[in-house]
Amino acid sequence: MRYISTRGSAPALDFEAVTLAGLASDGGLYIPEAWPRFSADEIAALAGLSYVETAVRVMAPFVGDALGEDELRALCTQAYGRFSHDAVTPLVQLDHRHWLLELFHGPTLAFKDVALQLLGLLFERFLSQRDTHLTIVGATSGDTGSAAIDAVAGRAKIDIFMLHPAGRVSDVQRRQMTTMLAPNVHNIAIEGSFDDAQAMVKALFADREFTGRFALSAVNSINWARLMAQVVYYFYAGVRLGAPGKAIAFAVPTGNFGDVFAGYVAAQMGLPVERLIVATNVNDILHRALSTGDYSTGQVVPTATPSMDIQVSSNFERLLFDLGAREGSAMAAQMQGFEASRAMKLTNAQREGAAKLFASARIDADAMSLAMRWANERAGQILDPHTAVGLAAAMHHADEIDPAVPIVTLATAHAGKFRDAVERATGIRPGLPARVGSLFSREERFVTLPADLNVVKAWIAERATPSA
Ligand SMILES: Cc1ncc(COP(=O)(O)O)c(C=O)c1O
Ligand SMILES: N[C@@H](CCOP(=O)(O)O)C(=O)O
Repeated sequence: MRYISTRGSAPALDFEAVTLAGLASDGGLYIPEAWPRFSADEIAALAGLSYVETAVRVMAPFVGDALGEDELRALCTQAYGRFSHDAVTPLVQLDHRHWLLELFHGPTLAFKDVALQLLGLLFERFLSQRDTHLTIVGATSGDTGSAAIDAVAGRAKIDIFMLHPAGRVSDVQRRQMTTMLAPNVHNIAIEGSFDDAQAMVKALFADREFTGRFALSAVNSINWARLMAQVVYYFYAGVRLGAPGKAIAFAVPTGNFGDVFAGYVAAQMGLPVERLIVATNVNDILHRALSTGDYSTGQVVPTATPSMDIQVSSNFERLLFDLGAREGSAMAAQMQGFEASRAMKLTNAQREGAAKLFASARIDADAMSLAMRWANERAGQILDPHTAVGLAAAMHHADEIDPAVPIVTLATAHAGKFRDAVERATGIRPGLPARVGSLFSREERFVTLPADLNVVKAWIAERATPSA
């Protein structure tokens, strides 16, 4: 499998190189040259397989010959062996239509573990054959950071520098990052928003002098391998609910558009996906883009769903590229226009293409709280606020979807990560599973820096290990 950049001028890479590279050198994102396609029989054959076997079959076409099938299986067995549920991503039924796909049974209690536990092992495997030291630079609104740090802490040949918006992540999210004291872990609280942090990460990847000194890689969903691993659970849930004979709709709480783009990939591979419902909070750029074609940023508003307090959604570029006939130079021009003005209009082809599969909804705090209370009263489920945004969007669109189609909301985090917000909405204070350990008695270590690229760059350069 070859991977090409959405902006058309970076070299095409194979799976190993694309995993280690993260962002393309022309500022674009890597995407497979063509989507692999499963026949109905191949999808039917996934029924009854374990999560690990499903993962091997779904990911094999993307991995190509970078790993043998047995080696891929061994890495998946190790990665998903750390999950606390045998099914890894179990389905829970809420009522006759609505289901939850629980993605939070990994070590750090959010869906990010599904991809990052594997990515940590892929990094280690690929680095074992190279004389290279990897410098991971990432931005987090709370969950990617803890999952990535857990996945790479203490690994030889890797340093991780993780930027989070100071004061805008939950106390559990922050402590999951800052109490990891391995010498290769560096936490930076940025005096700004997640978007500021993400922009700095992308600027470092674009800085020739910096990338000449350090081998940078990404753990955010700009890294293709993140999305590849997330495609698996769409197939895993889909076949359990009747695919390929039956179509499924998915509602996805969305920020950086990675998780829902993985659903789009599953649909391109042949999974019968009836609808992908993009659920945003009041930071609603994606809802505006999908419903009106207007992709323009505003101020980021802090909400009870901090992991979705994002305006600039990295993976939207992958969708626009795929819907816009995959023309790299046109995509580069469109994105450069957006980067200059912080606004762009979707083309007709992009709007019409998106409308075939996507619906969207903007969910405010009241609708989120209502969904939380409904799930608790109706099905005894305590939802995290992000999942509740997803469920509220699922309910908003349910009447437009054939009643025979099950609607699956992706449950992206454990409620215990957002205890204060859940308590405010429902009066119930969720506990934390024992596997997170003594989070509140451990020492924290992080530095606070201004949202100034030069300051952040200098701080990282002083501590990072040159590539070779
Ligand atoms: C709990 C939770 N839900 C939803 C999202 C949004 O996912 P994505 O950025 O892939 O759209 C995030 C952050 O990414 C998250 O941490
Ligand atoms: N919500 C995310 C933001 C980063 O998203 P990613 O999927 O691109 O890593 C977080 O929790 O950090």
